[in-house]
Amino acid sequence: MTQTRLYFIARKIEAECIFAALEVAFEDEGLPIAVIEVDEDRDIHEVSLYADGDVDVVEARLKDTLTGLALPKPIERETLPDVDWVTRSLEGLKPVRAGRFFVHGAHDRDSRRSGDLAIEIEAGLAFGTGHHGTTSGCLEMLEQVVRREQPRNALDLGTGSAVLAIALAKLAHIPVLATDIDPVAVKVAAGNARLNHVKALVEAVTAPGFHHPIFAARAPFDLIVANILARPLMRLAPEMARHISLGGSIVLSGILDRQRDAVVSAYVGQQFRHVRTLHREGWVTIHLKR
Ligand SMILES: C[S@@+](CC[C@H](N)C(=O)[O-])C[C@H]1O[C@@H](n2cnc3c(N)ncnc32)[C@H](O)[C@@H]1O
Repeated sequence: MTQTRLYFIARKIEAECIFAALEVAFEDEGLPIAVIEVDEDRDIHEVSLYADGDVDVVEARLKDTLTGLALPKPIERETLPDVDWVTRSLEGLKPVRAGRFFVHGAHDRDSRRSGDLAIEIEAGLAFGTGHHGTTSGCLEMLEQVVRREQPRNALDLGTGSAVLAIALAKLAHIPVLATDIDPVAVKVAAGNARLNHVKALVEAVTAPGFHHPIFAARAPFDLIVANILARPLMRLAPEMARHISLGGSIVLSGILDRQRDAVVSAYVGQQFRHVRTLHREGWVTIHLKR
C-alpha cells in the first residue's frame, strides 16, 4: 500500500504543540509524526504525518486537530514510493564479506580465513544471505557500533535468516532476541543459530513488531537492529523509543536512498539523533542514538 506524507510549515513553538496534539489524536493508528527544523534562523519547521489507508480521512482529522488548536495550516501531500525489495533479495549465493564478517553457505566453508567472523547461512525460505545491500550495510554498521559501545543485550527485529543476530552474538557475545513476524523465518533463524553454535545467545521468537510479552521481560535493549521496509520502520519509531536504553543505538535498513530523510525525521521526532548513514547499492543503513 502506498504511503502519503501530509506536511506543513510551522514555527517551533507551534510545531511542538501540534506534535503533542497529533500524538494523542493518532495514537490508536500509530501513524508516524515527525518535526524537522528547516531553517533555524527564520524559525521554519516542517511537521509531517505519514498516512496510509484513506488519506482524505486522515487529512480531515489532521485539519480538525489544527483547527482545534487555532492553528490552521495549508497542508501539502507527497506520495512515497512502494518497494518490492524481497524479490530483489536472493541475488546470488557466493560468499559475502562485510567488515570482519564472512557470510557463506556450507559449500564455502573452506574459503574461511583466520580472523573472519564466519556465519554459515543456507539460502532457505527466510531473507538474509548477506548478499543484499541492506544486510551487508547492517553488518558493517553493527561491527562499528559494537566496537565503540559494547552493548550488553540486543534485539534483531525482522531477523529473517538470523544473519544479523548471529553476527551480534559472535561479535559481542551478548544475548540477542531475534524476532520475526513470519513463523517460517523464526524456524529458519533458530536452525541457523544452532548451526553457528550461538543457540545459547540467540532466542528466536515470532512477533509482529513489539507485540509479544517477551519484550517486557527483555527490554530495554542497548542495541536494536531492524532491516525491514521504510514504512513499518517509521510506524515503529515510538515503540523503538520505548524499548531502547538511554544512550542506546538503533541500526535501521531496508530504506531506499530517497526514503532516508523521512525515516530519520520519524526517529528525530522520537528524540533520536542521527549518527551516520551508510549507502550501499541504492539502499541506506542508518545509525541513530537516543
Ligand atoms: C529484509 S528481511 C531482513 C532479514 C535479515 N534481518 C537481514 O538483514 O538480512 C525483513 C524481515 O523482517 C520481517 N518483518 C517484516 N515486518 C515485520 C514486523 N512488523 N515485525 C517483525 N518482523 C517483520 C520479514 O518477515 C523478514 O523476514
